[in-house]
Amino acid sequence: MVFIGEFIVSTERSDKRLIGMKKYVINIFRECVKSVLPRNIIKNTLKFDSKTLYVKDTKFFVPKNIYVVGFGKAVLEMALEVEKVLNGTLKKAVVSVPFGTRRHINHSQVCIMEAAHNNIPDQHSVENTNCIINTIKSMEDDDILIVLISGGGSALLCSPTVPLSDKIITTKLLSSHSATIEQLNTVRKALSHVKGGKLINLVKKSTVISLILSDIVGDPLSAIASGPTIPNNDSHDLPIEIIKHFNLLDKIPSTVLNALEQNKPFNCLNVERVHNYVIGNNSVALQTGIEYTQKDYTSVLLTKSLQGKVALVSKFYSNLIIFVCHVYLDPKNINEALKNELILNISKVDKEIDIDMLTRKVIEASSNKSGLCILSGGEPTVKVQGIGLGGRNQELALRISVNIERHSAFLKQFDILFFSGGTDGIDGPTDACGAFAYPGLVDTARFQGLNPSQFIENNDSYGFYSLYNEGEDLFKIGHTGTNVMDLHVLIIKPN
Ligand SMILES: Nc1ncnc2c1ncn2[C@@H]1O[C@H](COP(=O)(O)OP(=O)(O)OP(=O)(O)O)[C@@H](O)[C@H]1O
Ligand SMILES: O=C(O)[C@H](O)CO
Repeated sequence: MVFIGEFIVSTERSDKRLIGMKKYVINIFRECVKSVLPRNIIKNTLKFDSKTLYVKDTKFFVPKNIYVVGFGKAVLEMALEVEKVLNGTLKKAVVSVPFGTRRHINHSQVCIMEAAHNNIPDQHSVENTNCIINTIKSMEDDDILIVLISGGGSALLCSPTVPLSDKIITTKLLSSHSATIEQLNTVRKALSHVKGGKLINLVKKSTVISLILSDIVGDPLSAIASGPTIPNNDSHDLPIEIIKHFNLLDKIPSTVLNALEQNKPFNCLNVERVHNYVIGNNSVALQTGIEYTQKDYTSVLLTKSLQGKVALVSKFYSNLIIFVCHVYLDPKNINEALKNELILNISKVDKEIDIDMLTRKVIEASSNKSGLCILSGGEPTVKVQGIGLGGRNQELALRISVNIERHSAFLKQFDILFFSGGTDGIDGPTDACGAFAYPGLVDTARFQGLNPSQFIENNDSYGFYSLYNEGEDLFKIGHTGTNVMDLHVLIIKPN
């Protein structure tokens, strides 16, 4: 970058501070992800002692063999750790994982099957599912089945009751109409031989232990990977109601409509044999972040349930930044107009955010002259309308940068950095995990001939960040092997 006169010095200094903050933020993110790495979680959850398997505080007697099946972005690492814990007593393990996650592993009998590019089920998903079904059917009474489940599982465990291509059309239509993951998975369950608890009935008499890594806000068991081991309580007409709600009756393939119209409740047998455990989620990751940052900052765990459109979430964050800076500078005179605007924006993205708690924390930081580190989690959505490449994390960061630009003179009194990243390491169909936002980004972008608003309009946040400062603000980490939604880190400190 070339700047002139005075500006060179101050920019270089603030660049250095910014670089330091970016490194710190990435360390926070890495620590959070580490705490939900499948290996660490399994290690803390599962113990084995000759004929006894301990899951958290529950004991299971193991009279015969233990089998493992798994599906999801994180289950390979889960399976490998289970194999280690079982210390040579694992009979068989088969897992269905996304393309690109297989690697060579010495001395392991875990059978790794790949499928589903970009989270879309394919013929490989169906074949992998058949292999999982056959493994379960080959089990004898008194064997134990451990089912490993994580986000992305819906596309990796797929046994459709309609032609696969019709099911894909249906899920794509629902996604592009901003259906929630619960709505989407309610429809998927009604079109499947294995989702919505149906996997349970394939198991003859064995005990089933499901270890679940949650990637949905609030950990709704029957929605995570479409709940193959959880009895489905959706009413039989809910799936077709969802299709009607999105006005999709005339776009959905007739095979799917017929199946949904004839949908009947499914009766899971012997549910008392099935034990479902959520062993990791977004909260665990956020709590680790709080522990990591509290020696350096006044840390705030704002929420673990941020949802809604990225455009609204970015407005919320922009208001939040302005509000926090005002309270910090003048804690005795809370600006009610700003507070009310923030409350309005909170109501659109996450009703659980406690603005009074936040205000108290900002006042505390202001009186201690410390910086604030605000951590949140959740999973906002983007309705993709442009033809660009991006992901919800990158688009969120870019939108925040644009929104705060008009306040840049006021915000100069602070060093501010926001980061949004997917804990699975992959944001949308890109190779990036997330991106940074900060005041001044838009100005610098214009100087480099880039117009951020145009990139946003085209849903091309990846295109933007790849060009901006030669990709410096894109964070790439690759598949992390875990998946507990997104993490947001916001640092605000007086300079
Ligand atoms: N060009 C784009 N710009 C912004 N967001 C995009 C773009 N293309 C896709 N997305 C978003 O990426 C998300 C899909 O990514 P992905 O398939 O990795 O889903 P996920 O929710 O991360 O996975 P999982 O359901 O397994 O947790 C959707 O929210 C979609 O709106
Ligand atoms: O696989 C799925 O259905 C999603 O990742 C939600 O768990």
